[in-house]
Amino acid sequence: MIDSNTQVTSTLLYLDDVSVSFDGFKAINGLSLAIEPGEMRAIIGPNGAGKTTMMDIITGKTRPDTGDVLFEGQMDLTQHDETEIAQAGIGRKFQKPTVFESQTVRENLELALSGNRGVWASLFYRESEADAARIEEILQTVRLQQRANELASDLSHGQKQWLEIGMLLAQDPKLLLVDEPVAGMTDAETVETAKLLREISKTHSVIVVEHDMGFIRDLDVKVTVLAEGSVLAEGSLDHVSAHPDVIESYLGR
Ligand SMILES: Nc1ncnc2c1ncn2[C@@H]1O[C@H](COP(=O)(O)OP(=O)(O)OP(=O)(O)O)[C@@H](O)[C@H]1O
Repeated sequence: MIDSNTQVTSTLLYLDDVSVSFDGFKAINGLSLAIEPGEMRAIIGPNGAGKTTMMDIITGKTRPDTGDVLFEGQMDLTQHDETEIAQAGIGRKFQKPTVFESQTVRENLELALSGNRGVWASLFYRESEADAARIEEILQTVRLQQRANELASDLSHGQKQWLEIGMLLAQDPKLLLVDEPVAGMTDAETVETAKLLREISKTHSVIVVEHDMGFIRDLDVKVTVLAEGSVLAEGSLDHVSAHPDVIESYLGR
């Protein structure tokens, strides 16, 4: 239960003692986590730690057995479905890019932007000056200005990931969940992705799940280590890396 003394109202996302079991196995086990407005948080943890399940709970894909999940201090996400949660301002980027390959980069962003307006409005969508300016801004943020008129199928894997981040930005979510963004990227793309997310985090809250420690170091944000479905350690990357439980959980000694 949420303690009435806890300052949850200023917290953007608050998970309190959340648990979920699959066939008797506790994938999430008493997980508590608070993300502040404007914060970018990195989530790390060994395989099977519960990172994806945690994202599934936040986005309404999985309903926890117990615990509270509050968005903006008052919306109980456990009582809403995936569409309602997306509409409330939580956007998710899955590991595998799902851009429209046969459309140009710009068209993909236009689709994402018009998608906000519902089916009927997007059928008759005419791009306003404000929308065009917004698309330029997003193209710049995701490093795709020079590729705007090329087909998405011609982008590299890393650039497709950036385009999908751009499509998420077009929906203007308050909180972005980004799942393993740099998996399969080149080193140069990985470095650029850390920069890009740092820029995005100036105007959005972000949760990033990643295994790549060099990338996590570049993000330079607070890190939460999950293991066996709950928080093992929290703090700077140096702080959590020195934690004996974290060393044991990663290296098994
Ligand atoms: N729908 C499900 N049914 C049964 N077991 C599940 C289900 N979803 C997850 N699990 C189990 O819950 C545990 C946590 O899985 P989860 O995918 O959340 O971990 P993860 O930290 O994202 O791992 P990885 O880093 O490998 O992606 C795993 O043991 C997994 O097998």
